[in-house]
Amino acid sequence: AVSKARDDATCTKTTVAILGGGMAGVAAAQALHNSSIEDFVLIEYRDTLGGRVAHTDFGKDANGKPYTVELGANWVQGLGSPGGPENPIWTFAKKWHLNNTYSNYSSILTYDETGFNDYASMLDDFEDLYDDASEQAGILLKENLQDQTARTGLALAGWRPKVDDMKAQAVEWWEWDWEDSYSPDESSFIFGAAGENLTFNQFSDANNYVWDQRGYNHLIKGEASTFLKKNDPRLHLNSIVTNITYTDDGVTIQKKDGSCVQAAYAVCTFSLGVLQNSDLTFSPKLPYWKRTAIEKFSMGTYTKIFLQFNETFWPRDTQYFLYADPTTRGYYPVWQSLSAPGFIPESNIIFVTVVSQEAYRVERQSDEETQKEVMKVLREMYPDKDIPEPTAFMYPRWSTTPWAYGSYSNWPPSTTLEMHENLRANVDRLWFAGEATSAGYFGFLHGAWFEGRDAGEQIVALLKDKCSNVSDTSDDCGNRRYYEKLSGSSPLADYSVFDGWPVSSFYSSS
Ligand SMILES: Cc1cc2nc3c(=O)[nH]c(=O)nc-3n(C[C@H](O)[C@H](O)[C@H](O)COP(=O)(O)OP(=O)(O)OC[C@H]3O[C@@H](n4cnc5c(N)ncnc54)[C@H](O)[C@@H]3O)c2cc1C
Repeated sequence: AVSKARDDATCTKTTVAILGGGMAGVAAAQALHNSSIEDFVLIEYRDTLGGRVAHTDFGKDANGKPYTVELGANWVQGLGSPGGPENPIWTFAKKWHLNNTYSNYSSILTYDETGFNDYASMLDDFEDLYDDASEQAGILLKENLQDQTARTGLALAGWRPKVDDMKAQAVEWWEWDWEDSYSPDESSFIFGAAGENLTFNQFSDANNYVWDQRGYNHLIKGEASTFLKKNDPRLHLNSIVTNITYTDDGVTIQKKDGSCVQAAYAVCTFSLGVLQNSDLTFSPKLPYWKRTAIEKFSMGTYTKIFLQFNETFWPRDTQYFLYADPTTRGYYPVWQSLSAPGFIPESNIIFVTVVSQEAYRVERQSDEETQKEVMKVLREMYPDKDIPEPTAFMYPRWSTTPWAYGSYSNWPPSTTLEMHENLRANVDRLWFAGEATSAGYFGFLHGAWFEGRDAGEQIVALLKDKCSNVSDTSDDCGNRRYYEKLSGSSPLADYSVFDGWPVSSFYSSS
């Protein structure tokens, strides 16, 4: 069946098929172009490039013109420091003159169900202890010690919020969940800390918020326009990939509309969420080690809920508002004002973010149900104001969006680099790239860019018959390293009475 598919005369033939037109796909195509490999196609589900860097119209200004708000990526995270490396996304943001403003995380007011309540000093408490925790995580990495949950790491450093201390829970949410879109209990200690360190200590600790009215993905479209002509036949928009057939001499891509593409190599940049879903099939089925890696890592959901009012009734000079709900952790916790100076003054837009279980819950609800909950919280935060209903209200449903199935990936507790190498490794001529395949920058847009470029360059090396330096075994030139089996730390012989394991664990249920 494989060779039949490959001999299908109706398939478009190409050297490299790039699957997905987000940051990674565009970076992969650019890497090919930079090495004068122009025989590629870029296949994208939607009618536009950009992927999870996606915006939409929202509300309207005084002239009735809608504003642009970002549904997906919003910040350039980690910019660069003099003499040090620069985040490539920051380089592009400058090149394409994207409007952006420094996010001042100290510009924050804290609230609970009674209104303003100053517990901002707890933010400093967390940050002091986090520094110690991060150092410990570094020791675990350096000495090859077992990973823990971030919860364990934080507790050992002295951060032990009581389950009913909702202010501490809100502070922790702001400091951890807001970035990882998972709680410390659900996150790797080593790789949570390492990821934070690599981005914010390597580039810079600044997060710049992009509010450009052309949309953040203007930079992705801009980069694509440097090598794709207008109506370039190599760009297949509105093309849904349903099956990928891979062998050691080529890849055939089946599209939903019945057409197909046959390529010598392919790079799949679909999100981890798409890989974890069954809309897309692989022939043959991906090997067990690959499927294990795909199921091992977590796909988070980060949902921004936008509201526009006819006035800015919240403090005008503050960027952030943190709300501690009395019973539910992560219940509409972080509010951001777009009316703040340097953003879109007079827009009267504020938005609130939820993640993980709260995001799934909200995404299952109707707009009306969610609006009711959100308005109740706002009225608790500002009991002295007479707050009208919003003039516009909107939020995306990332968890069920079929071309993303979530927002960005996270490393769960007890992860190893080897597990991740299996996510990143190619299978025959099929390569993988994207935010989730980045070991150091997973979750970030720059991670997607680095990974797209890497996969593109490695395929270039293979096409030019040069061994790229990705493998140290000469008989496996050019392939990425993977592990057929990953071992645990306790061989069966250790399961004895001396190890607190007095009986066999292999009882049959029958
Ligand atoms: C809500 C949210 C907030 C974020 N905030 C930030 C932030 O502030 N800063 C930051 O750096 N990063 C942020 N990110 C992460 C960032 O957006 C991603 O890391 C990055 O955009 C991923 O790029 P990618 O190319 O790996 O994947 P994608 O952008 O997902 O690109 C993959 C492409 O494949 C296409 N595709 C999927 N399935 C198919 C199919 N079957 N057939 C054809 N095409 C298909 C998709 O349409 C998509 O265009 C955020 C993401 C989200 C969702």
